[in-house]
Amino acid sequence: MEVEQPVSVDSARIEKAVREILIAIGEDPDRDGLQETPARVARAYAEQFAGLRQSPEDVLTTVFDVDHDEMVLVRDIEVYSTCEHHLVPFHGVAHVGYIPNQKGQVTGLSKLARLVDVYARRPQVQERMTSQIADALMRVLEPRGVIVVIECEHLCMTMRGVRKPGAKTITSAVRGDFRNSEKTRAEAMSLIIH
Ligand SMILES: Nc1nc2c(ncn2[C@@H]2O[C@H](COP(=O)(O)OP(=O)(O)OP(=O)(O)O)[C@@H](O)[C@H]2O)c(=O)[nH]1
Ligand SMILES: [Zn+2]
Repeated sequence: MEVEQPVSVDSARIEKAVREILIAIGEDPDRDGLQETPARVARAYAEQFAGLRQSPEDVLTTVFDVDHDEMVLVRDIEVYSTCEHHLVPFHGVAHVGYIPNQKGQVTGLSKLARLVDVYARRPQVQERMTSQIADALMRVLEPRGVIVVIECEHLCMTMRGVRKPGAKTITSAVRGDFRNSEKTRAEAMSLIIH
């Protein structure tokens, strides 16, 4: 079911809720340093969760024909997302590659990084973010295949809970030629892991 998307975040509601959280943890929301915090959090959340109000079509705008129907891969795209379980950040890098269709239709390189942000700027789990990026690229660009590999450190695993700094979670999603051909997948992986 398609969830209706808000035009923007409800800042007043966030501010009220953050004030409540500050009281609940035993802080004084009216002390000097905290007075502006609920409003700051509302502004931060508007940015951090902006992807909820964006679709892949909003960013994969430029599609042009070039005489190239082999692999295009953008490696080491920085990712900042928010773990939907604890609302703390997870961050790392994404590698996004595709093989253009026979018409040689490619998108602007920056658009791949923008696509990552559309899905990163939401409450997320890494696995879902990885497949959403792959599926969106398949749908909009209709390439022969897509590979997405994401490596992140989850602050919910490092600053709290199990406390394992340095642990990296690696997820991948392969579609089309990358799924069907071990050779194609291996070629992409050799470019990603170097
Ligand atoms: N699969 C997956 N798990 C995640 C992701 N981000 C956080 N988690 C995990 O979500 C789980 C939530 O577990 P719970 O037992 O419900 O919550 P918790 O008591 O706070 O768990 P701990 O983190 O182990 O203290 C934890 O194991 C987290 O490490 C993610 O992107 N993907
Ligand atoms: Zn978490």
